[in-house]
Amino acid sequence: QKVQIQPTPQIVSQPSGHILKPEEVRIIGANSADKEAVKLLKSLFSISESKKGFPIYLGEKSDKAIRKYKSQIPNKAEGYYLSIEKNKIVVAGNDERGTYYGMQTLKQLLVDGKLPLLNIKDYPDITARGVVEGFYGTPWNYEDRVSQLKFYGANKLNTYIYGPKDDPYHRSPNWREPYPAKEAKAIKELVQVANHNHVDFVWAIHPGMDIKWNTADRDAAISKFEAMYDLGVRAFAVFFDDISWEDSNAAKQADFLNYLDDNFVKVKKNVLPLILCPTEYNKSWSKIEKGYLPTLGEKLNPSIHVMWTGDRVISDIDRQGLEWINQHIKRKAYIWWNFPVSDYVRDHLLMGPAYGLDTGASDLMSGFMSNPMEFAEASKVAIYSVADYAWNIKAYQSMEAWERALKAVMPNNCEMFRVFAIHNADLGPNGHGYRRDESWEFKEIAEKYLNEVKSGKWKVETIADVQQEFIQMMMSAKTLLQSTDNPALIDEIEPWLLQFRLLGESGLALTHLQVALEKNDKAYFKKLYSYIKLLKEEMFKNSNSLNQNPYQPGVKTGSLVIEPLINNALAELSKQYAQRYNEELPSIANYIPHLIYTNLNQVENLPIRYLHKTISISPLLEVLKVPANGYVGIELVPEQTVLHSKINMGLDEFPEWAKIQVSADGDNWTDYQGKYNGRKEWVGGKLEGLYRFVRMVNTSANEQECYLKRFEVKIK
Ligand SMILES: CC(=O)N[C@H]1CNC[C@@H](O)[C@@H](O)[C@@H]1O
Ligand SMILES: [Ca+2]
Repeated sequence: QKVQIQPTPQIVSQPSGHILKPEEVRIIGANSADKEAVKLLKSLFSISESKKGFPIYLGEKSDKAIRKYKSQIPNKAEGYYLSIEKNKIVVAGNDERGTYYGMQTLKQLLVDGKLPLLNIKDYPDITARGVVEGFYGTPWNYEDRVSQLKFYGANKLNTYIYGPKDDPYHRSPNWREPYPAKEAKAIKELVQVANHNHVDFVWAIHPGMDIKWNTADRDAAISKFEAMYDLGVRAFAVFFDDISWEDSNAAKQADFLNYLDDNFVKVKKNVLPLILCPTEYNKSWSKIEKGYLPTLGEKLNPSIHVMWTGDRVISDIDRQGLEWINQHIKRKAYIWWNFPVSDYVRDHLLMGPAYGLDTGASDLMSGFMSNPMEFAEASKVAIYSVADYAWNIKAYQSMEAWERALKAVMPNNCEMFRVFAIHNADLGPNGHGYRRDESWEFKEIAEKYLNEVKSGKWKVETIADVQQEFIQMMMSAKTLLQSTDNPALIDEIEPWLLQFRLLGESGLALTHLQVALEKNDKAYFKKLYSYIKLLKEEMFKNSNSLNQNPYQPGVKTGSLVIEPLINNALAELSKQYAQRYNEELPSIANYIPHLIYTNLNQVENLPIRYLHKTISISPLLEVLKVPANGYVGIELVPEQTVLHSKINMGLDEFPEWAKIQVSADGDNWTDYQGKYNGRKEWVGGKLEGLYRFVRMVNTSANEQECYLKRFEVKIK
């Protein structure tokens, strides 16, 4: 039988039987082996003081105890040789971390008091593997981070980069200031937890919003690094992402990094190589002829890593893209993979497989970090898969890893968790145009069902299939809401579980509309219809009371297949009702007629929200580049009376290159008079007459930049 080890090892022999877990073991090499490995071993077996215990040889290739097995150990960083034999076990690391990982594997193989007889030669493909806590939104809390670090140790991830955008001591305004005592203590403890799990704790600084290229700020960075060093931090990063392009001077950034490298990292000796996140961190933003990336490639000290998100901000990672970037930065890219981060689609959870990763790219990356969701436990599904990919790239199978990830995160309810995860994977329309598959096992039934509803010739077995999916959604939500094997996870996803249950329930009620038509029972149809209306009202209430963030508030679930199926079938069945009984029912399928109005491809996919007569554009986190005559706004369908508008471009005063304009026909534009409200927001009042378009346009002759933090129009 094949043993299952996470991450998938490089070389495993076929098991030849098994042994029972030894009653008592004797550790040979306990005094010279990696401390954490010894601790882990002692947690798994009872140790006999006398000579008679079952021998376990533990240590690194330089240790005497392991000398006999040295030639078996892969000559690779963090590699190990593990052999489980009838009369001994050998756990031999190429280095301390390798021994620790060998023990993690041994722990996984000890199942039901038995151990398979086999040997393994294993090592990671990518040197740095882990997570960059680099999202906008509520930073993870202390407990989240402790749980993450333990999870990384168990999954052979060796790097955690601390860089939460909304930590004021990481970014603005306090990157120069030391942490207050409480936060400093927490970081000090987290570094210790990281060390116990063989995870490198990398502290990132994000000075780009207001750095000055002078000695004061250069030394401010050094003294902040010194303060973090005193807390135990031995690895550092500098992020220059999402800043205005004026400060994205590659030569200045390179000088700044080299200065930190020469005057801090190299001086300290026991500090890992610096990591830079460049301003031009994806291919779609780079203009090689302008020289930003080549300058970094030329000037940056060779030991400094350069992060990269791929061909776009949110992007698949493939060989071709990696070869492209590596040639310009003259080193192997250190990947910042923006998945499962959801800070640009905060009403969605990304619980699906981690795919779009090239299994032929193991020689082209120096690091692979996942940028996760603000929901730490929920992110573990994707992080588990990333651990499998980064350790053994050629063997990676995203779907298979996903199945194991679900079990790892929800061991006692993984089938119910799978029902939830498979229907909560896509992001919905978003500014990055990045989508994920969802409900892929139900799509065919959904299609068949809708066609039968439309034709009016439905089959019982199709209805049964659909009812089974809907009732499983309800079972999944209820079971998970009452589960106890991962309360932190349930806490995070509760809003989506509540919504998921209601969606399943509305689907089930929908199928009974067909029963009502079959029985020609008009009254029953109407009762069901108003019941579905009640369910939708409760979902609407959830979406306007739960997960209320300023970007994409609300709770979306099953948005790719399930929700549209229910809305389309509902519209169809109420049409059939109207035809049969010559009576229109009020429409309850929720959709938004208003549209985004822009000629900028960076924002053409941004979704529009409509709530309480306010139409708004889903905000963009990154810098928006607006060429001459570029515009972004809202198209009101049909034209409306505008009561007031609010636009936040993230600038201290209203830029002279911009104009806010309205139009009824898209050709004739009139200026929309407004003023700044002192919170970087332009506000405009009530307009006489009906308008279809409200836009911000760059009336200057040059490309400009701003942010798109808010763009909303309130109508009558
Ligand atoms: C390098 C990078 O992606 N930076 C930003 C901007 N791009 C993606 C966003 O969703 C953020 O999470 C992220 O921190
Ligand atoms: Ca040793």
